[in-house]
Amino acid sequence: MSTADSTRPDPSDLRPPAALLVLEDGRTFTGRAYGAVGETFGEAVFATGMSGYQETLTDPSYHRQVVVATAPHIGNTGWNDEDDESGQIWVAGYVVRDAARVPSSWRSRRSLEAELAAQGIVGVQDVDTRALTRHLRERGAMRVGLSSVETDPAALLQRVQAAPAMTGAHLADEVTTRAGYVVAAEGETRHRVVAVDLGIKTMTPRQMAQRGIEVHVVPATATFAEVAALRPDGVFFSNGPGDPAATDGPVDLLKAVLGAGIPYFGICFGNQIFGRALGFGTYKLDYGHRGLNQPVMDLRTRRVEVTSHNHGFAVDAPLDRPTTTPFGTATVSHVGLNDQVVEGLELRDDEGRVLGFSVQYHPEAAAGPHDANYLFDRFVEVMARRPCDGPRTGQAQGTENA
Ligand SMILES: NC(=O)CC[C@H](N)C(=O)O
Repeated sequence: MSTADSTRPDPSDLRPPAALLVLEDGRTFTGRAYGAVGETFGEAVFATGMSGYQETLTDPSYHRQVVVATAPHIGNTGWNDEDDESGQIWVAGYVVRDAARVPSSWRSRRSLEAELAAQGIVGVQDVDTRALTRHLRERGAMRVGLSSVETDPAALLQRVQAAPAMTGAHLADEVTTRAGYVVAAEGETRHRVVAVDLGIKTMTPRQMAQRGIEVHVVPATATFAEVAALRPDGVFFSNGPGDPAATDGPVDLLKAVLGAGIPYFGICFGNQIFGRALGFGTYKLDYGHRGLNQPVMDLRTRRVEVTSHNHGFAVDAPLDRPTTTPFGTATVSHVGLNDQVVEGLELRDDEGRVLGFSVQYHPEAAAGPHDANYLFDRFVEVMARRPCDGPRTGQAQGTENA
């Protein structure tokens, strides 16, 4: 073949621009632009799911985080119109090893790269994600900068070190819905739940609706008066981004809910806020849990579930004994078997009835295994056993329903 064909572009010109990845400790990786060309900063975290990247990227809990996919080949199934967990991609950046050139799925509407570019999400491909993940495992999650416009790592490092850290970040107000909305129950309406949106995923109200729950989703800034005015049978707090220790408003709201004897269920951030309302502290894990195959034991049944995780913080509560709280007796109900991290809490009143419970992992399973779906059924059972039929005037009702 002639090499003098001047109409054929040099293949190297077709490659995406070179890109830099600089961690806050100075470790630098190189790759090529993926998605939008530009620059972004966030907390570098790795996610080990072999599938489910669309759900991960659209999970509001990843706001301000740059996600590193440990699965080496990303984008195979493209981007579809069904799997979004919110109205947009929330990750601050995306890092992959080998991006699929040609997506293949009957549901795919466009490529992952096209969607990243359309939503202005800066990514890097061709990164040695195995070395990067090992580094984060050893040194912990840390700030990172991705850039396909900067060529000087030292200059990028300066900007990484000036970027805000995740510890102390209050982010729920940045992702929550501006206005409340209702997800109707499928079939007969059995219960009404107020779901406080700290970064809620689409699958969560859907799981409740499938069980006959009418879900009133309200902003993270909702007051107890607003919640009580909806006369809920139960209150739910969602997953969400940021440091639970910096998220005070929802803790006060939850204390009022528990004080009024309204049944409670929380997922992930909702577990951490529950922990704080019960008087426990929270702390940052070294590199967190993000993946679809994390083993968790239900300490009451000794049954092990394989579960979906996405958390960087955890509740500090004793595993071996109950704790007396102003609302009843709290126990750790679930524990992670990889590292003994608290993965669930349960609160019983003085008569031994469950008033509230929560898990640190994701029973809504989007993406993930369905082992923990039973927790939505448990919420229905708790509400059925604790009917909240008293008038809700916007004032705490004491312990009338306890
Ligand atoms: N998925 C979540 O709700 C995450 C909770 C919290 N932002 C954490 O990182 O631990």
